[in-house]
Formats: sequence, C-alpha cells, structure tokens
Amino acid sequence: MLLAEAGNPPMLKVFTMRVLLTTTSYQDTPGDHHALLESQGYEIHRERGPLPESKMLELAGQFDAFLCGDDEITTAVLDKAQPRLRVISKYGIGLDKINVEECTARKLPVLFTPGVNHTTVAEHTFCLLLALVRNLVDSANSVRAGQWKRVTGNEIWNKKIGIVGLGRIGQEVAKRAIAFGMEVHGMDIYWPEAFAKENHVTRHETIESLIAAVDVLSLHANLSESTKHLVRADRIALAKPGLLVVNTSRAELVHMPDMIAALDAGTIGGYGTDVLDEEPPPADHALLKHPKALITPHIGSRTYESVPRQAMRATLNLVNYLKGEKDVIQANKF
Ligand SMILES: NC(=O)C1=CN([C@@H]2O[C@H](COP(=O)(O)OP(=O)(O)OC[C@H]3O[C@@H](n4cnc5c(N)ncnc54)[C@H](O)[C@@H]3O)[C@@H](O)[C@H]2O)C=CC1
Ligand SMILES: O=C(O)C(=O)COP(=O)(O)O
Repeated sequence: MLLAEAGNPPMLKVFTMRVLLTTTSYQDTPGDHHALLESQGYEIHRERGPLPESKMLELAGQFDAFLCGDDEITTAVLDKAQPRLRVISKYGIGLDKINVEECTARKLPVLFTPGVNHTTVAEHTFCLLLALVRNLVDSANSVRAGQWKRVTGNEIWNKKIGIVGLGRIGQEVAKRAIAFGMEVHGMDIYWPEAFAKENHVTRHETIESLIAAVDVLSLHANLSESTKHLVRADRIALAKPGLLVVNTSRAELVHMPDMIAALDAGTIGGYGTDVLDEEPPPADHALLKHPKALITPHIGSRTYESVPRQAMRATLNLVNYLKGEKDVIQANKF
C-alpha cells in the first residue's frame, strides 16, 4: 500500500541547497544582504576567510555554491568540489585567487561584483597617499607617545600621478587627483579614450615611460600574467628619486625584494599598500617594520557604504543564478 493511501503525505526528499560563505566583511557588516540570503532556505556554512587551498580542499564537495572572497579555488579544489558545486559567487572584483580558466573549461559560472566598491577604494588610495606625504602615522603616534614631532611633509598639489590601470577604480583615482591639483598620467591596455580626453589624462604606452614621468605611481590594474611584477628593479631605476608608490590592487604587481631594496636605497621614497603577498602576513614579513612602508590590512573596500552594496550584489548574483533569473553578473563567458 502506498503511504499516501494510508492518509500520510507522500514521502518527498527535500533537497537543501548548501552554500559556503567565507567573506568576513560580508558577515560582520550590517545590511539587507543578510535577510536576502537567509530567506532563501539554503543551509549556510560560515567560515572566516580568506581560506587557503588546504582548508578549501577539506570543505569542497559538500556545497552547491560558494559565496567567497579571496579564498584559493584551484583545480584541485574544483576537482573535489564538483560535480556538486554549481556556481561561484565572488564577493569582490579581483578574481586572481580563482582558477577562472579552469572554471570556464568546466562551464562553471564565476559571478562577481564590478562597479560597487570603486569609489571606496579610490578614497582609500588617497588615505594612503596623503598619509605617506604628510608622515601622518608617525606624527600622530608621536603625539600619543607624549612627543610633538612636527615632521615636514610634501604637497601633492602640482605633482604628477601615474595611474596603472584606468578601469573603474583608476578613473575614480584620476578624478580625485585632478581635484587635488595633480597632473594625471596613465597607462592601460584598453585605453579609455573618452575619459582620458575629458579629464586631460596623458597617455603612456609603457610602464617605463609612465614610471619615469611621475612623482606618484598608483596601481589599479588587475593581477594577471601581464601585470605580475610590473614594478621591478629595472623599471624603478628609471624613476625620479623618491618616487612614491601606492598599491590598492594586488601585492604581486610589485616585485617585493626589488621594492625593499629601492626603499632602502631611497630610490623609492615610500610604499603605501593595502595588499600583501601573504594576508595576514607572517610576523617576519620584510615589509612590516620598514620605516618607509605604510600598510593597511586589505581594507580598501571596507566601508559601511561599500560592503552592503558589494554583499547585496554578490547575494543577488547567487540567488538569481540559482533561480535561473537573468540579473546576474558573470565574469567568465562560455
Ligand atoms: N584593496 C581592495 O580592497 C580592493 C582591490 N581591488 C583590486 O583592484 C583591481 C582593479 O579593480 P577595478 O578598477 O574595479 O577593475 P577594472 O577591471 O575596472 O580595472 C582594471 C584595469 O586594469 C587594466 N589593465 C589590465 N592589465 C593591464 C596592464 N598590463 N597594463 C595596464 N593596465 C592593465 C584593465 O584594462 C582595466 O582597465 C581589482 O582587480 C582588484 O585586484 C578591487 C577592489 C577592492
Ligand atoms: O574586490 C576585491 O577584489 C577586493 O580586493 C576586495 O576585498 P574584500 O572584498 O574586502 O575582501
């Protein structure tokens, strides 16, 4: 006899979608994204990312979707995660920790969140730059320590800034640089003609030409084979003495031993960076205590305005994709 005939409802196996959520700013910042994600009936497993490959390997295979940040998603992780894994929703822009090529080959969508954190990151770029030129951290610390260290700094007005990567963030940096009275130079493999014309940005075809022309170099290109170690000794050698470098993109755009040698020699006057090759860094990381380095812990996009926008976009991407709806921003096409 069928169970239903005995007055019981038919036994249906309910399939619960399992989602791995790793991004800490998403979890720690209030916003409507929490309610949206929680209302979907998914089973959500929370971790404090970014997770290394070893931890991802431990977890992979149990989830239908990743809602992730800069966690290491390698071929080995994908091998373990599939066939169950159906989608990766990256909270953020930089996809360098995900093997996107491999995802594409597997027709696994990688969703991301362009256009929601560019103003916040541009503001942080100027936090780093202004803090560098006015010795902000040292002088403020001196006051706390009972000293009154009136250190002489520099203006950025009338100085030349070179922007590597005139994409979303780079363009916002350019606009702010103009407002500060800086002369803007730039370089991009896809030159934004209309923006550059309207904002009088001087175009450089090569990093060598750009680095030689400017007082400040600000890095905003995505990390790829073509941008890895873009800033290295032979190019630093072309710079004006005391060049300042600001990096809110990815650490690997800079060759670290060459940067440290240039800071020691004074060829580079200061390095303000929001990103490191190891995050969090080991206690003996060569840059940590360098007097000419100013490091923030990858907070470029972490504001109460930007995080909910980014989190909402990442959640909408995930939810809409799983429902088969169109409002989804996909990084890889197949
Ligand atoms: N510190 C932080 O919290 C954050 C860091 N980021 C980083 O900033 C990067 C840029 O973000 P968006 O401006 O939104 O990306 P985007 O894609 O709008 O801009 C990147 C630009 O770099 C250019 N580019 C690529 N290769 C180049 C090369 N070899 N030489 C010169 N230009 C090159 C591209 O053509 C593009 O215009 C992200 O990839 C990410 O790594 C993004 C958000 C937050
Ligand atoms: O958007 C990106 O690529 C970022 O680097 C932002 O990092 P976060 O989302 O703050 O961990």
